Amino acid sequence: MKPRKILLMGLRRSGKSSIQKVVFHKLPPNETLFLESTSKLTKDHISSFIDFSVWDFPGQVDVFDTAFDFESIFNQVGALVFVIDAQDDYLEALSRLYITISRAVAINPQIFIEVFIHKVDGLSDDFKIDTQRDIQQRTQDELSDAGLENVSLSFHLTSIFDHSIFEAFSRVIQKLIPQLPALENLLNIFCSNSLVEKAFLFDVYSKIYVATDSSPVDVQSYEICSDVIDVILDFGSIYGTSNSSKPTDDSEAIAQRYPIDEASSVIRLSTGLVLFLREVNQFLALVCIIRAENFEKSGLVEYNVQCFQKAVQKIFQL
Ligand SMILES: Nc1nc2c(ncn2[C@@H]2O[C@H](COP(=O)(O)OP(=O)(O)OP(=O)(O)O)[C@@H](O)[C@H]2O)c(=O)[nH]1
Repeated sequence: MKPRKILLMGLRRSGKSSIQKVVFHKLPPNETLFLESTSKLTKDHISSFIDFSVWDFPGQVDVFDTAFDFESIFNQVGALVFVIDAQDDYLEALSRLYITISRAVAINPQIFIEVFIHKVDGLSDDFKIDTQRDIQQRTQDELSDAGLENVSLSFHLTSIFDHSIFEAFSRVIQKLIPQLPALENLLNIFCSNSLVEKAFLFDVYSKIYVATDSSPVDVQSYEICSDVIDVILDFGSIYGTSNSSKPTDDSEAIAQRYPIDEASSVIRLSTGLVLFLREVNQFLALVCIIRAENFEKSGLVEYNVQCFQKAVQKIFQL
């Protein structure tokens, strides 16, 4: 399958490399303090349930820099993530954003523009909302003055110090997965037949959720389900089987680093909810929240998981 590319752009020190390292390389957020400034285009190929690449652009480069062939770069890209440091004065970043959007859509009108209003960990809740409203308003005004109202543009409040960066990346990557409607449909059927409250299909390696059922996503459910993955990975890396031979490619390396073969887990919470995880394939895991009384017939849920697994395999074979 042709890799889908995501481009990370934004001013210097806005947080692009930190995002890439935290989400895709498990770098602890505090260690990003020591990251050096990126001086050349860094291409990171992630071999997971679908192949995709994340390209980190040096902050000083603008889209008219002749050292880069932007014509060919934008043509290959599915989504452009533009990172704005919300703790800094963002007017310069906004003017760079308008120029970048107009150049990118002129070359590739289908491109998704995703604005990450980043480093919001330092802001109060009210200030976050005001900042988002202000950035959104200014950008939309500027684009409509330029006759660019039809750009596919989304805004996300993000920080590497909590789950928000994983959630934002999940939403970006979902736009690049052609199988998404089929996966959502399967999850809806699975949830209604198994009386499950909420189900997420996670890419285990990055903790990005590839799909979820159509009930609204609330932050707490997402956070707790993503924490289940951490528990399983930590447990798996201590007690799981590991192959000592050298991996031959990236995906094998990932599978060895994250040994969750046939992983399954049931965690009962004191709130009367059960967290249920089942591995779907080498890269994907299904994590669900189900009421304890509905989990009494766990055989039914198990059977439905097996049907779900087979259906997912078929979808990706197609
Ligand atoms: N508070 C806070 N700081 C962050 C966050 N993300 C990144 N940073 C900090 O921002 C600084 C710059 O991060 P980088 O990832 O190097 O920024 P960059 O955009 O890649 O910079 P260039 O390579 O110069 O283009 C680092 O000190 C990070 O620790 C965040 O979510 N919150």
